[in-house]
Amino acid sequence: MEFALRPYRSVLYIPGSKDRALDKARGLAVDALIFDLEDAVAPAEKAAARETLAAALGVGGYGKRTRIVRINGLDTDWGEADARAADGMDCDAVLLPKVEDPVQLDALAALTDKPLWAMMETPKAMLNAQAIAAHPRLAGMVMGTNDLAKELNSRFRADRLPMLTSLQLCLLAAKAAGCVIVDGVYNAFKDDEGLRAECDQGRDIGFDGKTLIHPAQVEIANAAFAPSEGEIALARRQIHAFEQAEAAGQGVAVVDGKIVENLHVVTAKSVLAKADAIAAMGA
Ligand SMILES: CC(C)(COP(=O)(O)OP(=O)(O)OC[C@H]1O[C@@H](n2cnc3c(N)ncnc32)[C@H](O)[C@@H]1OP(=O)(O)O)[C@@H](O)C(=O)NCCC(=O)NCCSC(=O)C[C@H](O)C(=O)O
Ligand SMILES: [Mg+2]
Repeated sequence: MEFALRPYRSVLYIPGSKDRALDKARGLAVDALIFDLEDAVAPAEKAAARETLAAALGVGGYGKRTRIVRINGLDTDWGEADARAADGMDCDAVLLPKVEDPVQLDALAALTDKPLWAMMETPKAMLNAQAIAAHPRLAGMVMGTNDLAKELNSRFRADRLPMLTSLQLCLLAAKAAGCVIVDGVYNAFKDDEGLRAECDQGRDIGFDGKTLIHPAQVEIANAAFAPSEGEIALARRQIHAFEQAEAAGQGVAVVDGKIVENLHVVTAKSVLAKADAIAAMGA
């Protein structure tokens, strides 16, 4: 399935050094996996993690899940070797942390032919979001809200008020460029209510899905970012009503007391396409 048409409701980080987690991921109902060589791997384990990850991806078993490898920054001791290794791995994309300028993506593009993803997690990245999203090789963006909070010296709040400008700047940039964009992680992985609220907020804003740190978070993200049965039924009724209106020479239909114009039909069709893409993951 083409990148942009795949679902990204749940995007789980897997420490690249942990065999058990790498194996567990093969059976989880996630839409995408970020195999991490950066923050989840201690410096002493970096080189070994590269080998462990390459072997796990070589064995396969990850099905239709999008496989993204997060390398270390190219300004670190490990980044370039990670990028060259990831280029040879059986994965779908390479994710670069702490991207602040499209020039960093040019440098990565010289090391791999894979589609590129960017972590958006510094103040400079927020200010350069449009230029980063417009990079010709960029396929997706991931919000790094832990690093961003650290750099901003902002507090974690349930309503994420201190983070909203940044989230929305990146969202605008990604949507304008036609990139996938997924929300940051929710650190309290045993707090289901908090996670659900943050997923709902991310969905309302327009994110394609949420990055996750623990398997227990998957079901909540999958539910929050999937079209509900009500949304699917409404989309079908809107399309049908508009077709009937068009056949009668009208440009506008009315469903449940609300107008339906061509633009609403485009949204309705994308709801159905997303539902089909999700169904295809289980097929
Ligand atoms: C947070 C954890 C350290 C907790 O791990 P653990 O104590 O092992 O949890 P459990 O005992 O509850 O685990 C139950 C089973 O699930 C497996 N497991 C746990 N986590 C994962 C995972 N992420 N992927 C796959 N499988 C996982 C365990 O192995 C157990 O399996 P089994 O024994 O077979 O039943 C741990 O969850 C963890 O390390 N999470 C990932 C942390 C991580 O990746 N951090 C870096 C990314 S976050 C970030 O950097 C975002 C960004 O850059 C920013 O700035 O915001
Ligand atoms: Mg980070």
